[in-house]
Amino acid sequence: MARIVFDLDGTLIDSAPDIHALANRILQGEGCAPISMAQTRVFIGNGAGVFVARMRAAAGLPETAQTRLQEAFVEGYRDAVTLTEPYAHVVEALDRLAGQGHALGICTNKPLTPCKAVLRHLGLEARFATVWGGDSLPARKPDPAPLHAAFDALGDGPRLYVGDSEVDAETAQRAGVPFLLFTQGYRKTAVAQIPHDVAFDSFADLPGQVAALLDAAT
Ligand SMILES: O=C(O)COP(=O)(O)O
Ligand SMILES: [Mg+2]
Repeated sequence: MARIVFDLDGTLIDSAPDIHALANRILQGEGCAPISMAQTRVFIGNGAGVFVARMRAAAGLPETAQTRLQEAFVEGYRDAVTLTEPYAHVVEALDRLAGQGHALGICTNKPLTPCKAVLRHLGLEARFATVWGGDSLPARKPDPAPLHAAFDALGDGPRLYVGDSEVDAETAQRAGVPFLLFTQGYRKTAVAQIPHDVAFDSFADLPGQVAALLDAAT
């Protein structure tokens, strides 16, 4: 039985439509042109503050607006759940892995409040024994501290990290943990350029990939 920790945005859930809508509501209030869905996906992954900084720069707003924009973003973020869905086969994969006795957790750069809000909205909260957000500790991914904390909270057993981005790959490397890359999320570079132990296109394949990786390690 292993400890399996998941990233959230772009890995378990496609949250870009909600983040896109929230960003453009804020930008509209500023009298700015909207950002595209493609830009939104690129801006996600380093936490809310970095997302807002990238959004602000794209809109041509000054750095002095950062705090005000970030407050508006954080304020709206916990309700940004209605357009978000789990990727196909995520729920079955989680059920299957939990049924096999694996301990499941989350390590995301999304702040903890909107992270828990979207998990609750999707009925997924109870599936994870531990959840670490971008503001749970002073350091966030790619610092390995929150990933270590997530594994520590799950007890013993081999460790696996599942994510979609360059940030997740670096976090796994720095933590010394095998990395499973979901290829359909918000990565910015080619799969071959992102260090990974396994790459998978569909969560229908994840339980099999986990079993193979654990078998190979024993
Ligand atoms: O950048 C964010 O806020 C969240 O991104 P993550 O869930 O992929 O870590
Ligand atoms: Mg992600």
